[in-house]
Amino acid sequence: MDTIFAVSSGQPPAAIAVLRISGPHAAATVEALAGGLPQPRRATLRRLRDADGALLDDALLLWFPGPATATGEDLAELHLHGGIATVAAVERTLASRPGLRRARGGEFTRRALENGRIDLAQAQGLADLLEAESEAQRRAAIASVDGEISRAVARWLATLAGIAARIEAMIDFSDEDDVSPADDRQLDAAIAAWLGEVSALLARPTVERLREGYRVVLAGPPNAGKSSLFNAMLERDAAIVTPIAGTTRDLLEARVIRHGQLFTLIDTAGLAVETDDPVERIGIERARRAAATADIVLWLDDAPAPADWPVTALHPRSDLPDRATVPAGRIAVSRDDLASIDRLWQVIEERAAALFAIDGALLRDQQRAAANAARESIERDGMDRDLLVRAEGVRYAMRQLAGIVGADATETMLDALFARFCIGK
Ligand SMILES: Nc1nc2c(ncn2[C@@H]2O[C@H](COP(=O)(O)OP(=O)(O)OP(=O)(O)O)[C@@H](O)[C@H]2O)c(=O)[nH]1
Ligand SMILES: [K+]
Ligand SMILES: [Mg+2]
Repeated sequence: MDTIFAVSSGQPPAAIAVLRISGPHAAATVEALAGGLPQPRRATLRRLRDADGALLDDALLLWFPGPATATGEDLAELHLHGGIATVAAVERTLASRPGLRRARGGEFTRRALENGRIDLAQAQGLADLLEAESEAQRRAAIASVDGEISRAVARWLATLAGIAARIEAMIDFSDEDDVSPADDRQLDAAIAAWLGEVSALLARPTVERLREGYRVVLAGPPNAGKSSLFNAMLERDAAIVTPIAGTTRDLLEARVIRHGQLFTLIDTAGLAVETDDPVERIGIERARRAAATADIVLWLDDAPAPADWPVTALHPRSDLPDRATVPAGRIAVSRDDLASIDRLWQVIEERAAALFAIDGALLRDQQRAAANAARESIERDGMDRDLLVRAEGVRYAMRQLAGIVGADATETMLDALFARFCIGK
């Protein structure tokens, strides 16, 4: 195993550069540079010298003997004066020592994972934390790093292991189709409780959803004023507006941050009742799909919207004399009345805050798919009359869950994950 080193603080020049060394040669390296190992976990001032004995720097030294360290290996931290030449000279000295090399991006974290200091869910949380832009993203990521996902998965696995053991016992000690009702009730209760817990986490938005922002789709018939409202909400001329019905053909997306909250606004083709135009038909199909997957559909039609869309009904073009009366339950908007646009934004922002105000960790799409597969397996087979079917359903669910914490993470998957990290992390 190579011993790796890298600057883990920001790149020089800076007041201080923190250089980390991790691996089997860390101790010998510190001894060579500093003339001995300092007391573990105590910041100690030492003179660092190169192989010829020339002074490199006066540095603060931290020595963490493995395995109870961030990487699980012997680990040293040099707090150097952060000048470019100082850091380069120390790096040169380190690189010239046998068994030492510069770390690749994310390699310290990868070693932490390989040495069992963190699991896959925590490593993914760390990557999310580095990329977090909004406060909501940061909170979710730090909860994952703190092990919230890992602990939940461990709990679910333990419950399933208990259920599996009981099913096995029932298979061993009873006729296969002769399960006692008391046994059955106990198992059903355990399974129902398990399903409830898993479903609660599955109901939260995923990390990716949080990154995409709250999806706002503008939908309604042709010429309803969708594109005009889209532009007014974005405060720029993003979409073409004309009096011709069918102006917008494709989906138009724009990202906007309001009060620290991220939104994706989507303008759509008007939902014409009848059209011979094949292009318009495709546009309408896309509009329907966008509306069906929206967090909120701003509905610009006096007629009701399809029932399964998350509709907020508007009363568009409220400045027109024949539209002065606003029907109950509708939000009046006019593209030229900025106050009306502001009121609309307020409603949307409150909804978004309610969806994204999550206290705790979020699953990534991939983790969610695994947890969902586990839930579906338990829902389908967990209460089957055939005990062998039940047992297999539980085993399958356990395999899915184990993947979340990385029991069987592949090299390719880890390479992709650690490519998201910077060098020194
Ligand atoms: N008076 C008034 N006219 C509006 C308002 N919003 C849109 N219009 C007009 O209504 C017509 C249609 O506006 P668009 O924004 O293109 O409507 P649309 O729903 O995007 O239309 P399609 O993309 O063709 O489905 C244009 O002539 C606009 O100028 C409004 O708030 N007040
Ligand atoms: K139009
Ligand atoms: Mg339009």
